[in-house]
Amino acid sequence: MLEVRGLKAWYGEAQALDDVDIDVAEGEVVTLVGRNGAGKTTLLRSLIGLHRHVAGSIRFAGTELVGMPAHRRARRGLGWVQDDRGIYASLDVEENLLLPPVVSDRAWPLEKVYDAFPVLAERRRAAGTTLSGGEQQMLAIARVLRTGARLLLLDEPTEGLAPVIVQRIGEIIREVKAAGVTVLLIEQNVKFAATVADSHYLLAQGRIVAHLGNEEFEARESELLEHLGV
Ligand SMILES: Nc1ncnc2c1ncn2[C@@H]1O[C@H](COP(=O)(O)OP(=O)(O)OP(=O)(O)O)[C@@H](O)[C@H]1O
Repeated sequence: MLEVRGLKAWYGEAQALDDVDIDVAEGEVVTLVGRNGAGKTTLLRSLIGLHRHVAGSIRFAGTELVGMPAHRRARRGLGWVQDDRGIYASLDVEENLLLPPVVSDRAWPLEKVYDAFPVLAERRRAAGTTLSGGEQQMLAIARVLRTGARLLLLDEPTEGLAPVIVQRIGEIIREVKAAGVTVLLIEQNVKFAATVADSHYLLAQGRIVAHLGNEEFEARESELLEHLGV
């Protein structure tokens, strides 16, 4: 579904990504793991079209994305869940959910969203920012599913959340996968990544240094923690 080939990215003269190749098949959950500054956010922003100083190829469902503006990539089904969650304080939960335009016939109707996230149904009239961090993360994910996105791009969804909420986010990602949505997720939490993903790309200094299936990733967890500092 997503094929990245020879992707390079720059900030001015400084190169942040070099020759990145990534494949994500339909229905898979794939993580991108690496320490601070490795280039994870740059890669995600390059995929969604917010970072435009790039070279190489990003094919999504057969279409080349490089050169295409971000809003058109969103309409093709790239669903970005922002790391700051992007919840509007002045809108309630339901208004936040209904804000982005529907992009495809895979769009989740509100009833389906509320079935999957009962806590959002309970709090449908609550102002966005009165939600806890975990609830805001759920709202951000639910909002993208409601648009009908085919590929969910998550930027550190567990950052700053309590362990019990991290567990819930893991369940949500597994539910999203079961619903047939493909997921690419940036994650620094190696233990969490191993509970949700089929495979993992390790990024160091702007390059992919390994692509591991989840079994190997789990087996090498302590080594990865030590060498990657993640
Ligand atoms: N706006 C910017 N201007 C210049 N250099 C930048 C900018 N943003 C990131 N960089 C550089 O690009 C490289 C990759 O940064 P990036 O933010 O993609 O890493 P990351 O893996 O997402 O790290 P983090 O987990 O800290 O967000 C780093 O060397 C960083 O200093």
